[in-house]
Formats: sequence, structure tokens, C-alpha cells
Amino acid sequence: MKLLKDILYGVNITAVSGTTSCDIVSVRFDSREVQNGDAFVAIKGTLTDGHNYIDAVVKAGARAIVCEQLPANMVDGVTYVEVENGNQALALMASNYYGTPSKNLKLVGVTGTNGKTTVSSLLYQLFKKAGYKVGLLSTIKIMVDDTEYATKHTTPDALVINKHLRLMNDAGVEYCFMEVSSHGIHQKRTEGLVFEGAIFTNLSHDHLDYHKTFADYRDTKKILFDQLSKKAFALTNIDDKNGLVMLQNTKARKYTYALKNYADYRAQVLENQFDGQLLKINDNELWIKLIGCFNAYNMLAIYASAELLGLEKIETLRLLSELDNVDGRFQYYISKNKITAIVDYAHTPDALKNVLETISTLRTGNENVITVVGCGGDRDRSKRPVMGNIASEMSNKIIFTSDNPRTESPSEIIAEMEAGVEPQHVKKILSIENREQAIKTACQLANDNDIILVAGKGHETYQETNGVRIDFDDFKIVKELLNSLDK
Ligand SMILES: CC(=O)N[C@H]1[C@@H](OP(=O)(O)OP(=O)(O)OC[C@H]2O[C@@H](n3ccc(=O)[nH]c3=O)[C@H](O)[C@@H]2O)O[C@H](CO)[C@@H](O)[C@@H]1O[C@H](C)C(=O)N[C@@H](C)C(=O)N[C@H](CCC(=O)O)C(=O)O
Ligand SMILES: Nc1ncnc2c1ncn2[C@@H]1O[C@H](COP(=O)(O)OP(=O)(O)OP(=O)(O)O)[C@@H](O)[C@H]1O
Ligand SMILES: N[C@H](CCC[C@H](N)C(=O)O)C(=O)O
Ligand SMILES: [Mg+2]
Repeated sequence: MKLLKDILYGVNITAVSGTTSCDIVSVRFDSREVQNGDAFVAIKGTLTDGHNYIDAVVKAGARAIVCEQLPANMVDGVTYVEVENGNQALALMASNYYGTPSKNLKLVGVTGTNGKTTVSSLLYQLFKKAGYKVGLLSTIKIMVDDTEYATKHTTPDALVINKHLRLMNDAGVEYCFMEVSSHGIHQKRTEGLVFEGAIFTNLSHDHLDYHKTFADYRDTKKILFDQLSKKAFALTNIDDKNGLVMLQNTKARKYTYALKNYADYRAQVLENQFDGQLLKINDNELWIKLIGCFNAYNMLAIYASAELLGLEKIETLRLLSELDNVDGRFQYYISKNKITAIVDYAHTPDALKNVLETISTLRTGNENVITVVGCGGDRDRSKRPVMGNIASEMSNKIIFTSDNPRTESPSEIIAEMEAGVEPQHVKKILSIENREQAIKTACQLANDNDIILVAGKGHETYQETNGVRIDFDDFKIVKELLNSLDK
């Protein structure tokens, strides 16, 4: 039980009906979860409006209603609080309810189109290896030191975030690394969190279904930096043309990293092989297990953050070379006949291009690159032809297939990818809706030494169609198929 007025601390309140000196059991924003004594926050969403459910939650026993407009029919004994913004109120209430847990640890947010999971997961690994208790909020999982929790979002809702930060406090966690998605920022899921630092990886084409314009997408990411305190650090990649934009209005201490431009933290790729690469970071050479130029950026961001968080330099360099790749990111298997199958979470044009470029630098002879790729349904449609174009330009054979179709028609998604293929590449294309069948065909087509890239789903262990998820694991499937086909 918590006092409503304490939970509302910091919220922009515009009107109140009833008393805020009442006890609240839990804070909820979904009417279907409300129980006796709860506070319900009405949120205007993308599909429906939480205000439509106020009567229902009052019947279910809600003690307080937090909303953007007081309803006409208010019930005695229920407190109604009108606020400026429901999303913001929810985030501050969640933080207050759980005792502002972000203040009790060093929280670092990672934002950008690609690389958030990689950077935050590797920072988690690094600080664990350095002997600390660490937390992680990522696309793949939530970690409260060694305890794993499942997650549905890259940046979960404010109640889930603060609940897990609280668990981290209870477990004595000192550092927490979290992915901050643009949806998360826009829906104010991270509002009220106290960040020790923020990292910007890069910005490229994604989520234009939600943000409509690239400028809006960029400016949303920037809010993470705008909200930092002057004690915090703001670390940005200035090889990205939007890197400096992130620093424009921040009060935080500003730091830059780059491979091409002059920056506070610099790296150079000296050697690139299948099992790793040799990097030079601020005059120190080190071998890392992750490959690809994009991972040189990720490693540099990790090195810089570790230094800014006070880790000793030499120790950090030693530990960086021990870090293992993250599940579903350039995860590879080499078959009996030396066919290399790579599973990668590239689901944006830039990621797909980077992965295919990395593969091309690793080719030693005239082995073929066979790419199996699809695009998710109910997500940015405009990236489909672009990804279709990149796959067809940079591979010898391409099989378009389904990713997570969600509520869209798989054949229509594939047709939108095919529309991006230039006429001279059309003969390299096959389209097979069934993803397992598509992967099987790639395995059948592969000759000794060929490379198969299965892109888009990485670590995901399901495929979602019309709200139903079936078990599906690209890595497991491609490995089993290569073995069963005796390849
Ligand atoms: C488009 C989007 O981001 N939607 C998120 C949003 O839901 P919404 O705005 O659509 O909510 P809504 O369905 O319109 O409902 C409005 C309100 O009414 C409430 N409601 C609704 C029905 C009802 O019967 N009773 C009721 O009270 C809802 O709980 C909600 O508070 O708020 C919900 C609660 O936080 C999220 O679960 C939901 O994520 C959906 C499922 C989703 O797929 N989101 C993806 C796109 C996303 O957020 N992805 C990013 C990663 C992007 C990246 O990789 O960069 C992420 O951080 O995961
Ligand atoms: N720094 C980077 N720059 C460009 N591409 C990258 C970078 N790091 C990773 N990638 C590519 O992007 C894919 C996704 O990487 P990762 O999961 O780390 O990104 P993310 O930002 O967490 O994505 P999401 O938005 O889905 O959470 C990887 O599989 C790889 O292909
Ligand atoms: N976080 C990304 C994940 C995309 C992964 C891809 N497999 C898909 O389902 O579209 C998104 O929600 O857009
Ligand atoms: Mg991620």
C-alpha cells in the first residue's frame, strides 16, 4: 500500500476531485488488470483510448483514476486526478511507487537504430566480468544480476522498467544497462528515470510507420540526451551524421567516438577475420571475438562507456577481448562441407547492408552468398523495397520469405520486397512464403564453402502470425537442415 499523493509526486496535475490522501494497492494502465484498491491511469493509445474504460475500472474497484480529462459522471469514494499527460503521469507514478529505483544504481541508456542490444548486452557482460552486480533491460531479456526475466519489448512500459529496477536495488545491483527505443521515448516509458549516461549508436531508416518523418524519429531519440542531468555523460558516434545532433541541447558532459572522424575515443580496424578482428582503440591494440566494422563501433562505445563509468583502462581492454557475441547477432555454424550459415538480426536496410558487406570482406574465393530474408508485418512498409534491393544487389542468390507476418498477408509483404529489385537481379530471386522451406531451399542450393545468411529474426524463438506465436528458431533450423541434408 502506498499513499496516492506520494505516488503522484512530480506529476503535472491540473484538477483533482476527491482526496489524494488515500492508499493505493497497485498502479495499472490496462483496465483488464485492475483490482480492488488500484489506481488506473488512462492512456490515449494508438489503437484505443484508456479513457473509454474508466467506468469499467470503477466497477472493478479502482480507488483512483488518473486521466487527461475528468469524466462527466464521477463516483463518490473514488479520487479523480486530471493530469497534463497520461504517459508522463504513468512513468512518474511507476518510479515513485517502486521508490525511485533508478537513483540507487548507475543507469546507462543506449539508443540508436542498430546496436542497442549488442552494446547494452556486452556492457552487462563486461561489468559482470569485472566483478560487479549488473542489470540489463534488452530486447532479448531482462537480467537482474544472474536472474533472467522474459520481456516483450525492447524498452518495456514504465511499470515493468521500475519493477525490475527495484528488484535490482534489492539484489544490490550497481550498474544497469538499458536499451531505449524511440517508441519507448515517445510513449514516455523512460520519463523520470535518472540516467548516469546515454549512448547514441547510429540512426538509419526504421519505424517511419510510427514516426512518419525521419526528423521526428531523430528528434525523439534526442530527448534521451535532452533530459540528462549535468552530472551524466552523453556519448555519441560522430561518424553518424546525426551524432552531434544528440548533443545539441544536453546539459550532460559530452563525449564523442568515431572510426573516421577526430573524436575523444577513436578506433581503427587493423585485421578482420571470421573468428574476430584486431582493433586499435586509443593507441591500444586488442583482439575481439566479434567481427564487422559495425562491431568496431559497438566495442568503441563500450570501451568509452566503461572508462566514463570508472573502470580501469587496461583491465577494460583485457575484458573486451573476452566478450562473446550476443545470440542471433552474426551467430554462425560451419557444416561438414564447410558451408557457413550465419543468423543475424538485421531487420533494417542499414543492418542488412553492413552484414552483407562484412560477409563480402570475409570471402576468400568465389563462394556464393545465399540470403534468406523477410520483413515483419505491421511495421514500417517503406523499408521493404529497400531491403529487397540491398539483398539482391549484395548476394548471389536471394530467397524472400516471411519474417513475423503479424496481421499482414505474407505474399503482399514479399511483393513489396520484390518491388525493390532491379531488373538485372530478378533472375537471382526466389520467393518462398514458408520460412522453414525457404531456409531448406537455401541449404539445398548451397555448394561446399558457400555462405548462407538468414536475416531478420536473430535470437527470436517464435514466428508470429495473426497474434499466434509458433516455435521457430532460425539458428536451430538451419543447423539441423544442413546436417540432415548431409551437407
Ligand atoms: C505501437 C505501440 O508501441 N504500442 C504500445 C502501446 O500500446 P497502444 O498505444 O497501441 O495502446 P492501445 O491498445 O491503443 O491502448 C491504449 C490504452 O488503453 C488500455 N486498454 C486497452 C484495452 C482495454 O480493454 N483496456 C485498456 O485499459 C491499454 O492498456 C492502453 O493503456 O503501449 C503498450 C503498453 O506499453 C505497448 O504494449 C504497445 O506495444 C505494442 C504491442 C508494440 O508492438 N510495440 C512495438 C512497436 C514497440 O514498442 N517496439 C519498440 C522497439 C522498437 C525498436 O526496435 O526500435 C520497443 O521498445 O519494444
Ligand atoms: N553499430 C551498429 N551499426 C549498424 N548495424 C549494427 C550495429 N550493431 C549491430 N548491427 C546490426 O543490426 C542488427 C541488430 O543489432 P542489435 O540487436 O544490437 O540492434 P538493436 O538496436 O538492439 O535493434 P532493435 O531496435 O530491434 O532493438 C545486428 O544483427 C547487426 O546486423
Ligand atoms: N524491434 C523491432 C524488431 C523487428 C524484428 C523483426 N523480426 C520483425 O518482427 O519485424 C521492431 O519491433 O520493429
Ligand atoms: Mg534491441
